[in-house]
Amino acid sequence: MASEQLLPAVPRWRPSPPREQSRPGHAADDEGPSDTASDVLGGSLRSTDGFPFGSGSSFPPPPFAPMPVTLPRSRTSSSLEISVENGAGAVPAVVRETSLRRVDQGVVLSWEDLWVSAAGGKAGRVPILRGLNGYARPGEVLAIMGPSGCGKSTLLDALAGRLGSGVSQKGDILINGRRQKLSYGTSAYVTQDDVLMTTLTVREAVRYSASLQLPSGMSAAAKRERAEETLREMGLEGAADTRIGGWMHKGISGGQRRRVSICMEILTRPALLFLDEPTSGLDSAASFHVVSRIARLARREGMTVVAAVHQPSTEVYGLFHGLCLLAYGKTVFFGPAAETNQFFALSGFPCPSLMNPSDHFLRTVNKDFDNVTTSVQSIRTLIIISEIFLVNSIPNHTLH
Ligand SMILES: Nc1ncnc2c1ncn2[C@@H]1O[C@H](COP(=O)(O)OP(=O)(O)OP(=O)(O)O)[C@@H](O)[C@H]1O
Repeated sequence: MASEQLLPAVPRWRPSPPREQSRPGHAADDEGPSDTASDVLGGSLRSTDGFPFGSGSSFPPPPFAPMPVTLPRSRTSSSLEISVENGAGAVPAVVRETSLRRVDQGVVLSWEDLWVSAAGGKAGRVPILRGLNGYARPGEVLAIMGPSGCGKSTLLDALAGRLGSGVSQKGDILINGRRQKLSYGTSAYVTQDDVLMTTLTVREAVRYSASLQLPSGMSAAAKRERAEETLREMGLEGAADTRIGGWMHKGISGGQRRRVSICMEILTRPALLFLDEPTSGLDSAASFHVVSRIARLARREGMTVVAAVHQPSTEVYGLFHGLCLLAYGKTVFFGPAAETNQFFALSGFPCPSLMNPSDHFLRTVNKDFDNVTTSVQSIRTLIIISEIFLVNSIPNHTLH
């Protein structure tokens, strides 16, 4: 089908012109390699220590203002069908409705030239993320994927302002195009581990959390109603009166536990939701259930969702709007998830027939598979082609 005509306009990352490679007092080799791919990416260094959710003292938070990007507005009834190609033709079509809310009231999160490094190594610092660019938009789910150790969690933590001590960050992370702190309740982070009270029922746990998290000015009845509404959104009505349980007493399933954890974090209706491995430990059916609920919520609430995901099934992959594919701390692909197949095919790595596309992407960029030399070379090639691909695509939209 002519999915391009139906797709909402997705602004593609347009890299800024390369800036100076280093600043006085900043050794370039402290932060990243000077290999071919890095040169092509124009990895420049700009210190924004303490930013974005840190001190903010040198950048007083301006008022929340939407960025000048073109977004689909107030479409309430239309729906989109997007198919994921796997080389053998289109595989399960995924219905993606547009947001029921005005998505321009949400949060556009963007990052530019983001570097993260940790203490260690000969130079004193080991680079983890190397000059990443990207964005996440309201009403959409952006998946961060890549082989183990490529920096998915680090990127998620950097965007959420949760980097630990000993890890430093440089580059811009912008909220609606500006450097500003997120106010309380604007963002939420669901960790990989479900930390839940095993003796409570699902309803009790969510109500308890609502009474603690929701504003004191909200009536008890309104808080209860919010808890019930959130349980329904996550499809937990059937399990509401089941004890959560633990290793001693069997309770709800793993997928339900994940959804309870997500419930707790979305009670405040955050504009920005970070999810670390929302499907870890779940089978493909449970994974699909969890991610489809999240995608539906994102659409309905105009929420911006960023999720680090390990190895999604074809069906789960089809629920993502955007993909940020990393390897060795660099962006290999950033753009609409539905276009990744085309990108890999154009780059000389077509997805074999009947293969799960995300398996193919990960296999292609994973040095642990096959011949290491070939793989490293293919990643370099992909990074270089990625830059050319992005520069030449949809030049009408930029984030600045
Ligand atoms: N605080 C830290 N200090 C030193 N190295 C770190 C730190 N945090 C992360 N790293 C390193 O950075 C790299 C990326 O880690 P990260 O956890 O972001 O990867 P990941 O893609 O999420 O991996 P996985 O899929 O296995 O969870 C790893 O090599 C890790 O050891």
